[in-house]
Amino acid sequence: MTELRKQTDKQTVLEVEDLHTYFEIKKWGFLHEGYVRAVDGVDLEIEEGESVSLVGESGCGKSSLAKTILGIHSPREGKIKFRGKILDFDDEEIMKSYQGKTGFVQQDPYSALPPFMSIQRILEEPMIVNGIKDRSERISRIERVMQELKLTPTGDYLGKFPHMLSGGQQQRVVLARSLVLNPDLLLADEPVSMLDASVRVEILELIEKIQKERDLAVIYITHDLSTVRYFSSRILVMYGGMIVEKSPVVKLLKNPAHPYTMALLEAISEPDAANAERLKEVPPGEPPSLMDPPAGCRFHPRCRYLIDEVCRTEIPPEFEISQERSVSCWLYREGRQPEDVEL
Ligand SMILES: Nc1ncnc2c1ncn2[C@@H]1O[C@H](COP(=O)(O)OP(=O)(O)OP(=O)(O)O)[C@@H](O)[C@H]1O
Repeated sequence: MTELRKQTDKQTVLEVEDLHTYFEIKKWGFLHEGYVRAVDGVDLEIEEGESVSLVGESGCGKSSLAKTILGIHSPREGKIKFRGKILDFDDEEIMKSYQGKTGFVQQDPYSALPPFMSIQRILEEPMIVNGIKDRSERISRIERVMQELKLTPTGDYLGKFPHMLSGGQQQRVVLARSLVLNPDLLLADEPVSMLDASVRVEILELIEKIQKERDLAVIYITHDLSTVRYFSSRILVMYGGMIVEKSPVVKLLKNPAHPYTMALLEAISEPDAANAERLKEVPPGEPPSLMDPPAGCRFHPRCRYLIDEVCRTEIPPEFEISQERSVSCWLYREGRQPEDVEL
């Protein structure tokens, strides 16, 4: 389904259509047991300079979606379009050039950085791999991103190795590495969850600054709803491999539409950083098994608003509930609007 978004003159960077990513599970390493349906029919779009947050409980498929978008996992079904062109996952040249246009920042900066390479070598590597042969060009790009990321004076860092830096500095190096090829899209997967509380805000502010200055499209993945309002304009809520609500952040925080979103918000009644991590505790009940997901709406076993005749058997489609908002929940069938539904 085409996404409901504010009309702008910006170009669409990424379109994901009906994406499915499954992982095969084998018993004793060879007997087919089934599939984990980590991503199961996701549509999303993001345009130049836009920041979108993807939120949901641990295990709902956020990282699998990010890694499929990045070409690390191959989708079982569906399309990914980058700047209007469908990606061919089997074409190595296309994928290499695409990966140069997409940056990735993961949770744990230390494991993301090769321990025996100096910071200079780490930052030069993507440019060498992508054929930037002119050394002075590489050095000037490194200088520029290090300035942007406040890794200064640069001479203090270039000869060091990752273990000599703090967690926050390591994450800034990871960010710098993801930017040296001037990407159009950055995926930040829980970029601050393993850092000390004191540097979390600083890193999020840096990502926001880079996003604005470079007009970069950013997908920010988190289980921590309390951080999204600081720099995202839109939010996508993921549950059981699917996206269940899409909304501008402010509207969603003020008036959640999906019962799952509502439960997430209840977990952070006072949205501030001190409440981070609490999302994992709610809503009550277990997240669905992605090997054997419930029929119908995947949230129905935990839902307070279950409608017996449909929720147990039919997957809800995306219902448009207002401009720029959609929700996959049977409460909004037949044109019902949030004001008709009491959550
Ligand atoms: N390479 C893999 N092989 C098999 N199963 C996998 C693989 N990667 C992820 N999964 C499974 O896919 C499901 C979704 O995992 P994923 O890491 O995408 O969720 P997540 O929302 O990012 O969670 P978290 O925040 O804990 O990382 C989980 O059941 C996970 O065990």
